[in-house]
Amino acid sequence: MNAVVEVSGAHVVHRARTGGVFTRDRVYALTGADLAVAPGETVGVVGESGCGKSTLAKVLVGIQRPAAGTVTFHGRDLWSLPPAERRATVGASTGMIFQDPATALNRRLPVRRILRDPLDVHHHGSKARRDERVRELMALVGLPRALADALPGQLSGGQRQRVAIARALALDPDLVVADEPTSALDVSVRAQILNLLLNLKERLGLALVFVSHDIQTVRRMSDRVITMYLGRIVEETPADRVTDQARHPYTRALFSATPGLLDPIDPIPLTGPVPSATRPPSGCPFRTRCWKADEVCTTVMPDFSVASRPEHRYRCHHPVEEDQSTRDLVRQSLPREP
Ligand SMILES: Nc1ncnc2c1ncn2[C@@H]1O[C@H](COP(=O)(O)OP(=O)(O)OP(=O)(O)O)[C@@H](O)[C@H]1O
Repeated sequence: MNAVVEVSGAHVVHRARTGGVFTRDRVYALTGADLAVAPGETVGVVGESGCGKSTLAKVLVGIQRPAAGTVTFHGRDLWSLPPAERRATVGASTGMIFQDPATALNRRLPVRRILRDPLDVHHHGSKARRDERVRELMALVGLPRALADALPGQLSGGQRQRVAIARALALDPDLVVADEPTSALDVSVRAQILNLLLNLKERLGLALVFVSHDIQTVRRMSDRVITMYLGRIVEETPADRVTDQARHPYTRALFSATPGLLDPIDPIPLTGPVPSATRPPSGCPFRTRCWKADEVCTTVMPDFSVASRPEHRYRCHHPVEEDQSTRDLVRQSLPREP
């Protein structure tokens, strides 16, 4: 694959904080992540809160430097480039859309300046061309020209997210990473923003990485779904198989809990909370909540195995059979009588 971006063996470790104060503990936010994104594809990233989705997103767009591993843009190793070249490479190739446009946009700047900013920083064409580009960008995301002088505070949530999308597209990137782009919006405008993203992706041929808690939306929007658990990528599944052919028990559990199935089932119950990212369990990180876990899961971290389709990979010692129904799994996973 001629990837737009490729992350290989990436680790991100933070100092842990308690009540805003740093402690001696380490948070293993991302461990050994490998991911390549092809031109034009949509990759969805799912997993419970704190599993490292945003960290992976930041690594993909060069905001977060991994402590180990590489990030390659069109074959160039990002973190071995001189800083100016790195910034230019990231600026020209990627755009990021954050969860809350109210905090992601500078509230003192009018829309026109917010959109001009990346063009000025990266010396994009003449001044006249930059003005023209601002007008193009506003049209691209469906913002009326009359809003060019409005401040973010004078816009609706949906309009603000349109500004954030336009800013991410300013330098004509080939990769856009959207981290929960609709979760801060009213339900009524979520679909509009998702449709806009899909529409722009098609028109501009973008690769899109889409991080969300909204499992159904991820399944609908993506070509491929990445499941994360406690800082690790545990499965990569073609989106059309993720609901009922995923091999990792955790992916099946996540997708069993989605509303809107034609024939709804009770979700697979997961016992207990997600373990702390400062003290991940030995062996497979999911084993403390997995109904299939045994001795080997306690000691050995499973390598990736390939399913019947080569683009489907999972890390599990006791994978679910591809043809096993999720309904059947619900029965198996129910706690046994003592
Ligand atoms: N700057 C930081 N300093 C310390 N710990 C951090 C920092 N950023 C993230 N973490 C921790 O790293 C882990 C992964 O965080 P991350 O934000 O990537 O998860 P997430 O899956 O995006 O969560 P959510 O869905 O809640 O946004 C979490 O345990 C989080 O508390």
